[in-house]
Amino acid sequence: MAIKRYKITVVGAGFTGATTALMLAQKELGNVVLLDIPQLENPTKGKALDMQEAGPVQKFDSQITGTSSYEDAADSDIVIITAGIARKPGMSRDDLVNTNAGIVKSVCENVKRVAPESIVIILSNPVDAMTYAAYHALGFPKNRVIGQSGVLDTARYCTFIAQELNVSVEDVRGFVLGGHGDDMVPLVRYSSVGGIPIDTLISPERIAEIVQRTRVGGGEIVSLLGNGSAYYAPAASLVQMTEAILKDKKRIIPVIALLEGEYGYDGLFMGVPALLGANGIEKIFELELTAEEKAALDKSADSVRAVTAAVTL
Ligand SMILES: NC(=O)C1=CN([C@@H]2O[C@H](COP(=O)(O)OP(=O)(O)OC[C@H]3O[C@@H](n4cnc5c(N)ncnc54)[C@H](O)[C@@H]3O)[C@@H](O)[C@H]2O)C=CC1
Ligand SMILES: O=C([O-])CC(=O)C(=O)O
Repeated sequence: MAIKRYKITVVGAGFTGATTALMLAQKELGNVVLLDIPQLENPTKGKALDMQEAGPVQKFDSQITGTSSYEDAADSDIVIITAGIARKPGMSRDDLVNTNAGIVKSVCENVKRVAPESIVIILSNPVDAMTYAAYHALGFPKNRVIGQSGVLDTARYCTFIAQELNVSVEDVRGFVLGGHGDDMVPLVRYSSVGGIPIDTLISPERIAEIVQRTRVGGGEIVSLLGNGSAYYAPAASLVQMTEAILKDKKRIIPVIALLEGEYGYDGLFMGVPALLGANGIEKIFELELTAEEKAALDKSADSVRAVTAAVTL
């Protein structure tokens, strides 16, 4: 019986890509290929070797390869795309659309060639529109093209709730729907702590502040860092999605998916709760929304539609 390790390629060996590669290896989810542009081949090899040398200390046997050659990514099971530029203070994610669409499309043409059966997870921003660009460049079925936003946005939201109540993050449950922008929709009605609805524990004013802080959570980190954007929590989010797929865990987590009528949107890539398993997105869940929640989601969808329209296929 031939048992093989999974192969996970991370395209873009910058802050999020390198952090993701290390976290994947630490969890021994598979062998990792870290890929960046030819001009950065040596630094990419250097990062991979440095991580590999953490293996004896941290006790992982995943192999980490640094490269600029897509041949090394051949037959990857999962490809994670973090390639592209990050925003700086004063910029919105949407300002990155033209540059990153070009990068994501060229990456996807290579991925399609060397790893046609892979499941692809996109991080590059503006991520809803980049997932759309990737879907068209790849030509893969919709279940195998997934964007990351909701795990991160929900993680921020849950962090703030746990801090507010001084309780374990493990007991906080929540959902953030919609686009990965400042009008994303944290769903207070579906949020709880140890099963207790948060609106019975936190005042409406404080909940409103937590919701707003979540919406601009990426910007808060951008302002603090001064020269780039968040990468630890984004990397952790990518790893959770990868683990759900490779272990066929059937987790229900918010991801960016192609909507074909769900929530009343057609042809739009946006964050919704989905079941993630061995086939990627195996199901999309349509939650009952109040008129107010639906109006907030419509607003977010309008923003996603506008930035997606700026992508030339
Ligand atoms: N969706 C989300 O929740 C999040 C999205 N992001 C986005 O992820 C992207 C990456 O962020 P960071 O890692 O912080 O940026 P970074 O600048 O540290 O790394 C990006 C890397 O991509 C590489 N790259 C550029 N063009 C490439 C190509 N054609 N092929 C391969 N590699 C290429 C660069 O050389 C660089 O090493 C940004 O667009 C950022 O906005 C970041 C955090 C969260
Ligand atoms: O804010 C950014 O530009 C990066 C990102 O998407 C996030 O951290 O949510």
